[in-house]
Amino acid sequence: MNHVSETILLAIGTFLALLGAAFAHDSLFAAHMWVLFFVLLISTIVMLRRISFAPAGQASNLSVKSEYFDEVIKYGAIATVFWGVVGFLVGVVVALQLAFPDLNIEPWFNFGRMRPLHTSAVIFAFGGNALIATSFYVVQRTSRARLFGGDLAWFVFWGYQLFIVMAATGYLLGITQAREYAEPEWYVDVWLTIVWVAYLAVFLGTILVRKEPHIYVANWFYLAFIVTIAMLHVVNNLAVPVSFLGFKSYSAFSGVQDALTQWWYGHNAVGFFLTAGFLGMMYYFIPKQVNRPVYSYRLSIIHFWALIFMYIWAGPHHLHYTALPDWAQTLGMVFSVMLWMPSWGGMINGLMTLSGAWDKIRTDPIVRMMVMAVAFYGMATFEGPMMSIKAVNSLSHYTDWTIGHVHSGALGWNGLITFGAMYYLVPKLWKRERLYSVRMVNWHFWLATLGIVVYAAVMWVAGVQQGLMWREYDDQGFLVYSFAETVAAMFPYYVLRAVGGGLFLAGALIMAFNITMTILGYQRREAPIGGALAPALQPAE
Ligand code: HEM
Ligand code: HEM
Ligand SMILES: [Cu+2]
Repeated sequence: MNHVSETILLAIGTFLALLGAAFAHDSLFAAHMWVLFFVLLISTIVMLRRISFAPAGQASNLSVKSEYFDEVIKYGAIATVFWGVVGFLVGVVVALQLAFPDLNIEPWFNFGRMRPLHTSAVIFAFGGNALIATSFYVVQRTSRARLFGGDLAWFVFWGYQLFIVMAATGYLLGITQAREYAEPEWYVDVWLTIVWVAYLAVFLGTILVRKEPHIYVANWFYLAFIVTIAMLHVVNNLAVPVSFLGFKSYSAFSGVQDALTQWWYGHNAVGFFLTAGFLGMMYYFIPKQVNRPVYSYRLSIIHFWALIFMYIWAGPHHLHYTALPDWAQTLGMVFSVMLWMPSWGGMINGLMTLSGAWDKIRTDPIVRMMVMAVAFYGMATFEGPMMSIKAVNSLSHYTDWTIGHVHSGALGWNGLITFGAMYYLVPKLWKRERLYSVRMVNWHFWLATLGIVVYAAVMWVAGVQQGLMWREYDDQGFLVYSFAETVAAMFPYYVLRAVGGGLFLAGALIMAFNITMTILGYQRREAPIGGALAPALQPAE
């Protein structure tokens, strides 16, 4: 294959984007089509150069000889680190905007546009690329088969980056359908659907052509993630566009049905994107890094089925004390509390995989990172069921406690397990003996952990104080605090949260440097960590 047909398709896409810009129904759609036009134009030019400069017979960049298709995973690892740094940086910016409103730069960089930029960058760009890359890696190794579909995997990778760029630029332009974690408008959603179906085809196809009879449990988790996200994405985004050449659309749902659809989506995005997919990562990379089998394979199967059957019912815990019927709220609460068990089943399985290798926590900072990730998973999945109890939620809802909960899961669990997986993957993919620096991983570990602890602790205090101030009445039944006073009271906490985020970001920058140097083939000269006892403590000869 010499990519001529791909290049022609890209050129047609570029031309269609230009037509979209020319005949747009509204100016925002026109602006967004110009963005698309330039992105596709550059891609077409890059492809044309590849065709004309590739030596005859080598036009394809596929390494057909090797057993596994790893080139696309290398791109995925780089994209993960890149989008991670971008997403954390925007996180620090929105944190600062909440503390210092003067930092709102109207209109493109105000908080309302930057916040979805942050959430999408960290969840979909950082998390999504990590999931796609690791799932491609894991499914090949555990199936002993090459990725199915050949170049289709490239389409998944680049198609997904296009989705990210269109989503991000759309937010900054002011295009949003105002559904949390699903802000992109209808045409970007349609594109993601196509990419996602291709992703499913590559993943499932590889499993179908596997040479290993058994399907390893990590693949079950990845598959549940891919299939469920497809279902959630399609239903939550059912909408009617005002014009096929305009950005605006109207949701197929309204009122309380719409609210429930959105939180069925939102909650299960947490359950299947941020949990099931990352558990797939845990089930492959922890046993690999500690060189032990999974603690209990039976437990992994039980908690898999329990987790996916319970998660799907818990969405109403986001709608306590709303117009949603009471029975539905109670249902959501009950399933959330039950969800504690399978969640901790997963946590125990991850932690106990270290049985007999606990000393690695001392000697291997990558293992330490993975263990801390699982510990934060355990913490967030204890806190979540507790916050689902209506009495607790009446205090926590709408406050920064929720934000603390989100980030102990997001930074602690998703962040740390991804960093661990990247530190494992990069030397393997680029065939390096080891990372550039293991000591820098240790620095990253401490900066990230400290950052998370500061972030979460500060938000708990802030959230509880906020909730208590909102419900404080005087003897005559009047509210003691005006809303503005409760906002002003948050100032010190917001500053500290930005500091915690800054520490986390600093750790990620160290990772970016370390991984870049590893890819470039350098090794830092350094003493190993914790290997032998310090000389002074060794028994005298
Ligand atoms: C440097 C690290 C980070 C900082 C400083 C940061 C900061 C913030 C801030 C200030 C908000 C808005 C809070 C509000 O509206 O009151 C937010 C929201 C959010 N962030 Fe982060 N963030 C960081 C990393 C992450 C990561 C790694 C993830 C996910 C993997 C994440 C996921 C989210 C989500 C889901 C929300 C929305 C929460 C909600 O609506 O309840 N963040 N973040
Ligand atoms: C058993 C597991 C869990 C349960 C039962 C649970 C429950 C909850 C509850 C009750 C809320 C607050 C809803 C509200 O008052 O508005 C919430 C918010 C949230 N949780 Fe969890 N949680 C769990 C695990 C996790 C994990 C592991 C993560 C991240 C990786 C996470 C991410 C979020 C996010 C992003 C929100 C904010 C949604 C929003 O308002 O925008 N949760 N969760
Ligand atoms: Cu939820």
